[in-house]
Amino acid sequence: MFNEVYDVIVVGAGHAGSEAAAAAANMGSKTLLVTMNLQNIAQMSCNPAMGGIAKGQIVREIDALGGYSGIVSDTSAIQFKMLNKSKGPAMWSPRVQSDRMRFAEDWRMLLEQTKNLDFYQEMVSGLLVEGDKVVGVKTSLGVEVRGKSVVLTNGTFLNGLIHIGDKNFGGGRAGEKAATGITEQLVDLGFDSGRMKTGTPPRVDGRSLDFSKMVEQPGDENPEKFSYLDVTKPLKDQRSCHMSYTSPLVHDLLREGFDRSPMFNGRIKSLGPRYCPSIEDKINRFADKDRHQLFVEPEGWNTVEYYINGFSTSLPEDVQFKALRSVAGFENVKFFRPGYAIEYDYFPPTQLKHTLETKLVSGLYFAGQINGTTGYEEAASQGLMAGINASLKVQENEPFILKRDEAYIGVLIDDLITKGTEEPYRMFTSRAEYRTLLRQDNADLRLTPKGFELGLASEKRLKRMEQKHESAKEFVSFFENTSVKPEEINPILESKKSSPVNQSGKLFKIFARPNIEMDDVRKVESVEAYIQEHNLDREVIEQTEIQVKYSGYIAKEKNNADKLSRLEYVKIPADFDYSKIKSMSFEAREKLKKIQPTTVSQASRISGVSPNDISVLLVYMGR
Ligand SMILES: Cc1cc2nc3c(=O)[nH]c(=O)nc-3n(C[C@H](O)[C@H](O)[C@H](O)COP(=O)(O)OP(=O)(O)OC[C@H]3O[C@@H](n4cnc5c(N)ncnc54)[C@H](O)[C@@H]3O)c2cc1C
Repeated sequence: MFNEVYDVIVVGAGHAGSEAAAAAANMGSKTLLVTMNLQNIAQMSCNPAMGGIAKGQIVREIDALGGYSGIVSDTSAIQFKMLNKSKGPAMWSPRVQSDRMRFAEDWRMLLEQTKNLDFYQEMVSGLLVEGDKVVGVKTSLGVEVRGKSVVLTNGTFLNGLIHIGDKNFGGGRAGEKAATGITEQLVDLGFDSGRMKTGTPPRVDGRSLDFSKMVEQPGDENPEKFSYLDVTKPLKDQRSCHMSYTSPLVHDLLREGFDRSPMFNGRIKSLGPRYCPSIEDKINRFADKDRHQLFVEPEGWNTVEYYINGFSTSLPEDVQFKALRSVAGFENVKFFRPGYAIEYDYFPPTQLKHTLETKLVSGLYFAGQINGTTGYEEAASQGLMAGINASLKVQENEPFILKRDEAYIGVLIDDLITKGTEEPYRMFTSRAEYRTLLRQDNADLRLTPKGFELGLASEKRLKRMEQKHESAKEFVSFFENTSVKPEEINPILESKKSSPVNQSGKLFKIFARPNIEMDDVRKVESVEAYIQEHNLDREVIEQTEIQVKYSGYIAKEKNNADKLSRLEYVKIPADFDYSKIKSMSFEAREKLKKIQPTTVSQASRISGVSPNDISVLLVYMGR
């Protein structure tokens, strides 16, 4: 049936698989996307939203490199918010509420328009492996497809087990069957596997809710968008979310089901995401809190279905129902479906190289939840990187690796493969030591040239980025070179309670003051005239503001990154024998042998490897 040998076979069309397939195909590799159900491409298994803190930066990075997640997030958005706007720009994080059905549909349309990409609906039940090399996949119907590389993106489907109260049954997601066969074969091949769990809240009928008892949460007054490309314009209309709270009564009703909770009666043994706990976990762990926030999120433009963010649970459905009916606005709630938890297999990611290729089997890549991560954005970015690297390997090109000071994606992959993870890993801004450099506003500057070189980002995308940054640079030099007189600036400074000046001075210095913003300096005639004359758009104005106000921090962080990256160039040979270095601690030797870092810098980030071990290693390597 399949006569050809594919360059890249992607297994699973979730967020990771969809990006992997798009990247490989767009880089010219003959690609096949095999997935269990073609109706569920890029299905949002949990919340109908993309982005958020640190995750929004990742979506922008994917977009800057030429991936599709940013575009689809825009075309399917029903609300946009820039989170953390009151903090410094390193913390600003875009987030959209999504139309769940449109998100999946738009993804599928984009993939169908992608050249070099074939589709096949079936469950992959095993890999074809010859020696230490993957050569294809086989499906549960016995179809064999040959491929030069395979990217596994099985998400929560590997031996997935769904729990609701004291019931449990096999499944990869509500209404979809689990995938079997792959874990067992990989373990036979020598891989370590583990179990993790995650959960989701009930979905309810909006017609049964009383929104007048809740607090409205509208989108931004001036919404932005994710993609740097002008595929869509920012939203004109938006749908609001609403907020309500649990209460001591709700908590008591939930506690009534604790004896039937798989979380508490030992049936669920694996670890879930610590930062996204279930409601039963929250009332158990934070027993002194008498209420928890619930966000009532619409699932799309035209549907009456709502997602109850903050009420993730695997308690019995009757307990979920009774407790939710005691929440203000939910007195008459009707369920579309109850919440549930799912346990699934994952593979500790220390078994991977920076390219996401496995160390054990050549040509085999893992991306997404299979690597112990959680979240669409984390999955999509790994998919993109695995698709790129699978393609590069087949084309016999150098691998593509992003460093920690270049992208959140670089931090994510380096954390996974160097430190591993024992609980579902999600991205936070605090994981990035260079977060002032890795902002959502400059992802294009950081990554689009790389995306263009890879053949992923179009020339149009590159030109747009160059123009934006050139305009911002010129506007910054305008501030550096233009003076303002006391009589013009002092009334503005006084209105902001900033000390007045006695003599004319450069605008840059005044703009750099902590409480002076672009809106203030725009009151200076020459500034507004410059903006009008050069027809500057919001992106350029924002970029200029960040560069002026944070120039000191940015320069300092860049300097630190440059200093530390010197160790990044000290390569460790693949066959390096750590057992010879007796003066290194036993734990460090064992960890280094297992993880096989490629540089001294990576070795220094492995937990259990001390600065002293690194000094010994450097001495041993003649440095
Ligand atoms: C119940 C639940 C709750 C969740 N809660 C959260 C949360 O609170 N916060 C959060 O950030 N994330 C949550 N997630 C996780 C989020 O959905 C995932 O992180 C994200 O979807 C992972 O993307 P992925 O591409 O790795 O896998 P998935 O989106 O799971 O996609 C996997 C794809 O692979 C296909 N597939 C699997 N095995 C095979 C096979 N053998 N052959 C062919 N096709 C196959 C599947 O059909 C599916 O299309 C939750 C997921 C679930 C199911």
